[in-house]
Amino acid sequence: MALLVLVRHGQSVANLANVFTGWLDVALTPQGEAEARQAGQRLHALHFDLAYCSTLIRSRRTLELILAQLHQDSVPVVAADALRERMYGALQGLNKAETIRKYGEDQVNRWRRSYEDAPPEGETLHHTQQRVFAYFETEIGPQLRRGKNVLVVSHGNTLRALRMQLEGLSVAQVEALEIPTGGIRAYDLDPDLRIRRAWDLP
Ligand SMILES: O=C(O)[C@H](O)COP(=O)(O)O
Repeated sequence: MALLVLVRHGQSVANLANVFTGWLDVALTPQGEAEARQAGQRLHALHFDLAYCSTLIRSRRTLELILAQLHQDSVPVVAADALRERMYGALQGLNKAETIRKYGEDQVNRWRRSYEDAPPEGETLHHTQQRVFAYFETEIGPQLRRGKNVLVVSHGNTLRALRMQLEGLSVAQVEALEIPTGGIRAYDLDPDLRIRRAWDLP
């Protein structure tokens, strides 16, 4: 039996300012740091063998705070470019509310949530999914098959894409899926990586 836990990073300064972030490398806010520590408290009964984060500081810092809270600072950590947020292209750095005023809610909603529509010069969720899942299959999956407990701290859209693949969600389901900052999803997996149980940690 292996445990896989997916956590979205805590609130960043760009989340607070309601700015499209993508690959911008922004820090956590004090609230985001608190959300990371709380995530550690919510995970208190669990022991991890290995942890992954993206190479963006909001993900790395969230993982660091979780492991410190768990007194599991010696867990090996791998930071991977493949786990970075969806690249938001020309939208990166723009305020979301102003972008809605300029282009309309329907267009902005398609850019944010559609599976196949790319933001200008950015990645579709489908492309994000291909790079995230390729990494999952080659790097994370083999650890889970060996029965390791794995913690992954990543981003809103990478986790939506990964959850779609793992849970077999439809396009309509992934387009409606919202993951809050600090949100935690856990899976109990069999050796073939089939889900025996999936749950959100309160
Ligand atoms: O990159 C961002 O702006 C956020 O991490 C996710 O934003 P979204 O909810 O607009 O996709």
